[in-house]
Amino acid sequence: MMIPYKHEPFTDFTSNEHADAYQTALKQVKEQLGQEYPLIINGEKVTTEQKISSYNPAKKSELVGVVSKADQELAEKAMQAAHTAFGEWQYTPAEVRADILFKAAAIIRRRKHEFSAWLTFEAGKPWNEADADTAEAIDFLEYYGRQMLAIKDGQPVESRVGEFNRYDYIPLGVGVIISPWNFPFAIMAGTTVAAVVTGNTVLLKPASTTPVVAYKFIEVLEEAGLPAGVVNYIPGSGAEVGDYLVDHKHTRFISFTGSRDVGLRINQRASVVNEGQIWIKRVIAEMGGKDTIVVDKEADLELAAQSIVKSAFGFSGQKCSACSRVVIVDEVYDEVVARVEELTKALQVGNPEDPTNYTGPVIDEAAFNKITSYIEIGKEEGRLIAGGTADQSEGYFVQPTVFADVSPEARIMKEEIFGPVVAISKASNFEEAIAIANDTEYGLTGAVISKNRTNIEYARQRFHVGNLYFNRGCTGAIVGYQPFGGFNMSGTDSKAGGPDYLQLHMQAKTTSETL
Ligand SMILES: NC(=O)c1ccc[n+]([C@@H]2O[C@H](COP(=O)([O-])OP(=O)(O)OC[C@H]3O[C@@H](n4cnc5c(N)ncnc54)[C@H](O)[C@@H]3O)[C@@H](O)[C@H]2O)c1
Ligand SMILES: N[C@@H](CCC=O)C(=O)O
Repeated sequence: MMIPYKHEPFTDFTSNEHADAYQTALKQVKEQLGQEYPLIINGEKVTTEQKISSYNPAKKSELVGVVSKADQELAEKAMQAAHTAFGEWQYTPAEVRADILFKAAAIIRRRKHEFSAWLTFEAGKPWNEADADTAEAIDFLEYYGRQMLAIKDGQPVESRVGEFNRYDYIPLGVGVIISPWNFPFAIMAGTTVAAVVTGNTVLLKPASTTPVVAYKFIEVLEEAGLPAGVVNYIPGSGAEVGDYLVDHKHTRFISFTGSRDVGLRINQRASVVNEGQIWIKRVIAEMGGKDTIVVDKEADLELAAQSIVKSAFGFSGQKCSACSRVVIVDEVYDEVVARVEELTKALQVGNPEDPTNYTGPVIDEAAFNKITSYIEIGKEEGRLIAGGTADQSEGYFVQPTVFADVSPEARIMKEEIFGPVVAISKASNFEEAIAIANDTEYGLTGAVISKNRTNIEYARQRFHVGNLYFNRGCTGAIVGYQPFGGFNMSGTDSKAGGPDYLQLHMQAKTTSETL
């Protein structure tokens, strides 16, 4: 019998045994850096002249890997492969599809630190962040496998005497999976396997900064028994390959995770019916955030400060869920700000291979430039109380930065920075704090630190975000526990890791037989 789903536990790196195992994995992966990886189309390795080079953001000169780069011709080949593979895969029993996910989860679990070490090198993730990313990838495999088994016979419907009615879910067709670099394992793997376990075939276009870990995952799927053509691995330029595939007449759905602007572009292009296309394309788009922690006057203020700092600076604030705005009620404002300043100044920045560094690099030069330009804007808009400096001589390092006394209308309170920068505003009361928190076009995560039950219930109804947390930080949703997705410009609220997610990759079919 299948054991019930439970999330993969995080590794306790205070144990010498686990810390030693991670050091060993780092050493092993370091020896493999700089290798070349092909595209995988219809199970075949395809090497191209054009390449994508993936560098360690903590050590700019360190080549993590060189990956072949798909152009439109190869994207077309991959599309044909996925289209053909769909013919068989859609009828492969759900149990067989789910078993491949369970097998893949087992393989990754056995190689857990190795995968996390790749994330440390390729995405600049500190140990605990890399470990959480790998754990989440395992969770998606285990959870979606079980969800598929739960819905494989559809949903019950009524039948009258003399008829037999059924309501089943069938797959959609070929999907294009476009994933971001910030959860290069969990989101890439989760969005891919949700599509595949439901009977679809896919083209996976990972982010160009983190293609190596995606290749490693494709190897696992192959080892787990996934037939050729079901997942085709085609890293490439978003503008060239991305647009081509989004527009393609055979594309039935697009599962995108990334920025607001790219998500809107995909949504718009997907709405155009191209020649030969016989369906309305479905778009799953999970986009950006401008996420707020609200601190009430009746609150555990130490918990508030700890939650702010962890949510703002974990993985250098490069999470769609990261706390980039804080709103504190007047009476406790000075005390919380002072403690946030103290905690932030104590954070150690540096190469995440060294576990004493809490904050690693940001992903690349473009991110470094964007974040540092927002820091300059912040100096005009608020009172800099911590950080404010950056150094890209060796890697892309930005000091955790806090601006206090920021107007709710300021740009750093409105625009997604996607780096270790947090802006703090003061509110005269709790209702005003929630109104400020809601005054954004995004609606992804939020948290309220309060001991006041009336205020908690007020926020539960009025704080308009897809993931709302009480008395904790606003990052770290767990698959199957806190289904994840946001409102408004944060996307289509698909709720990854939730009970309705798989159905987004399927269509319901009613059959009625007269007996
Ligand atoms: N809501 C969520 O669940 C979630 C999760 C992670 C990240 N994000 C968001 O993602 C962003 C950071 O990730 P990013 O920098 O990789 O985002 P991005 O939008 O720049 O890129 C995401 C993916 O889209 C591809 N792409 C770029 N242009 C394209 C085009 N024209 N057509 C098709 N694909 C194209 C990229 O190559 C990449 O694979 C942030 O805004 C963050 O908030 C959201
Ligand atoms: N699911 C992650 C965020 C994913 C986006 O970057 C969290 O809940 O922190």
